[in-house]
Amino acid sequence: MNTLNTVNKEATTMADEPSVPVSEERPAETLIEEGKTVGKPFADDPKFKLRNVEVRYGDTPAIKNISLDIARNEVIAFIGPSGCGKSTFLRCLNRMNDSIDICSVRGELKLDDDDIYDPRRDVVELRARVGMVFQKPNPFPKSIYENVAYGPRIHGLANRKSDLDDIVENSLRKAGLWNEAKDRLDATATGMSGGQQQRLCIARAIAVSPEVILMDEPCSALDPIATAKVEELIAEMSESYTIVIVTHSMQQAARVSHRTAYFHLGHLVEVNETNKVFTAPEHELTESYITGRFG
Ligand SMILES: Nc1ncnc2c1ncn2[C@@H]1O[C@H](COP(=O)(O)OP(=O)(O)OP(=O)(O)O)[C@@H](O)[C@H]1O
Repeated sequence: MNTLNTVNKEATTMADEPSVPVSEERPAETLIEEGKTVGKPFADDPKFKLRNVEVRYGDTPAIKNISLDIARNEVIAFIGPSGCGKSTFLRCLNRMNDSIDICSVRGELKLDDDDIYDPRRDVVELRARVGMVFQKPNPFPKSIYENVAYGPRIHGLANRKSDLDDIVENSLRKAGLWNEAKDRLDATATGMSGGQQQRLCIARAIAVSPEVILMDEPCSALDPIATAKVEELIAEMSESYTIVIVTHSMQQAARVSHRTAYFHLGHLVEVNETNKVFTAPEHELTESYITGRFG
């Protein structure tokens, strides 16, 4: 994985070099070939197999013919300019878009060999397998214990109180929150700091034994210290889970991810090893974005 310094150094070097600007004469659209992603969008043993995915809000396309594999136990970062479709695509992975009436999703979307959009699929069970952490920490207005215990209870994961206690403790430990929370498990979660609340939300996701954790800008509301803790956690969690993270911070993508996917105007332009994306991007648009020419 990259370091912050490497990214800054490379970005500075590349910005200084003459290169074809993405300008009015060369609008970004003309540099994109629909359905074509440069780099390495596919994997040998994918956790997610996503083919020809299209998403519309009403008649307006937001995701245009994207195909991508997400490998088992990889951390993949989605980056790109505001409005390019990162969150929309992320939300397809556990059908969070279902709650938006005007949103329609087409294409083949598979988790292992299961069709995510099979109308017979139990969406609650899907979201236990594919958990989500949002931009703004959103604990329930209940105790710390109840926030973590809620999911395992409704999914029937614990028969006895002692089993539930164990799940709560293990989840808080994995989220790096046990030491701060163990003496105040009955205290209300909303009294915690923003960073603690976000780690509690991660503990809540972990508590139902997910296979995948989706993170939509999980650090954007956090200070640098709380951000560093969540990033450390992502590195630890990647041993057990597949993680997909949307981030506006290229430094964060470089620090936490194995592969980076660059989105532009609803297209998936490039996917490559993170180090390659930030030091030797293959596509002109990726280069323009990481060197700060737009975004
Ligand atoms: N609920 C919605 N209804 C209608 N259009 C939407 C909705 N959500 C997103 N869009 C549109 O879909 C496109 C992609 O939005 P999306 O939020 O997925 O992009 P993004 O890359 O995650 O943006 P950002 O980085 O600003 O969060 C945008 O044009 C946006 O306006």
